[in-house]
Amino acid sequence: MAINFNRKILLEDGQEYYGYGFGAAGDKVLEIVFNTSMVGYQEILSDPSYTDQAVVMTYPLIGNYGMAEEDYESAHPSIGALIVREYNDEPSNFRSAATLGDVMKKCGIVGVWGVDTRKLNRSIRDFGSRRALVTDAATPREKGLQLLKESSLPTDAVSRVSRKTPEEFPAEQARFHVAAIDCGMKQNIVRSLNKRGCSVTIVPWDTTAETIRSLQPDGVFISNGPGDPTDVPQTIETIRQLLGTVPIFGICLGHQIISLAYGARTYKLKFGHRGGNHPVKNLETGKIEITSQNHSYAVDTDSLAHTPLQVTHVNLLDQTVEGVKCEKDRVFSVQYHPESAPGPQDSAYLFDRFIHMMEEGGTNHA
Ligand SMILES: NC(=O)CC[C@H](N)C(=O)O
Repeated sequence: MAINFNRKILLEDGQEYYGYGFGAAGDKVLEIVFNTSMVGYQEILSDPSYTDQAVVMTYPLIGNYGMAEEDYESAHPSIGALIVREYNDEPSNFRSAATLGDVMKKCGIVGVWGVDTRKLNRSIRDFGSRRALVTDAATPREKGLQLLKESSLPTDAVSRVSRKTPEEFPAEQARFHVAAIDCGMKQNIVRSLNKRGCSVTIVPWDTTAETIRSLQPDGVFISNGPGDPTDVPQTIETIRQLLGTVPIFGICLGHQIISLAYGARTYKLKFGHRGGNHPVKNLETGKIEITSQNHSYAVDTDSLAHTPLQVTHVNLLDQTVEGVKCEKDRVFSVQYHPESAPGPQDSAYLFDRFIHMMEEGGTNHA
């Protein structure tokens, strides 16, 4: 250990990675994952899906363009920690209103820089995502390992990041009304819907189907969010009750919840997909989309055989399911992020598909 390192990351298998603290101080037990995006650290920091995760950026220079007021994906960034090679505390960008480190301090997010992120990321790739303790360099290894052994990752992340009361986002020239279930919803999804003439009523993750029906939406959206999709049985049940009564579109956690509602299964990937260049094949058009991704879990292909869902998209790197649909019920969802933020915008057409479904009109109220 070099003498002047003041922080470290201790993995549950005993590996230690040293660096310097930035952002907030304190000890945290988190799940360690990596993200290969070359830009977009502000959107990543403020994406609620990263709650309880320590994200290691593979790109080596982070912080250089600061933080812009318009670029937050949530009002209260809740990522567990950010681990980077080089942190730049002197951003150069006319849009920047604060440094990354200052925002992290304000939001209680710990950071470690100066870390050998190439070695750490290879370890995550080779041995999978693991639990990790972010702590002071001086914390004895045995004590840290004991702490890791005794603590488990929380299962209530969705309830912590979801809004507690409904919130309205009216569109300028509204043509449709969408009820969006907030499991940790990214703001660019709201922007993408507003831009297409959808007024959005965001409702908490545990809102009942009955309450959603009483809003008389033209369509229901179910958002991205943190954790294991099987941790939110109430939301799965809500969606199950809505199936076939109204057009439904889901993204990421929302896609997993829709699949579970139809009786499919989900499982955890070794190290997940997080980055801005994941190739996905649209099986309906044969086209390849370069997509933005951030997930640990995936829908089990075989389990779909017993459901009315059809696979619409696959990941070209590992053939995992990236999209499903049930035409008869007017339900579809994708595992990746058509709202991007950060990432390529090849998949924005999916929002148009949702609009089209609502245009066709009529809710098949049971
Ligand atoms: N971005 C998301 O919605 C992530 C979904 C889920 N928490 C997963 O990791 O698979």
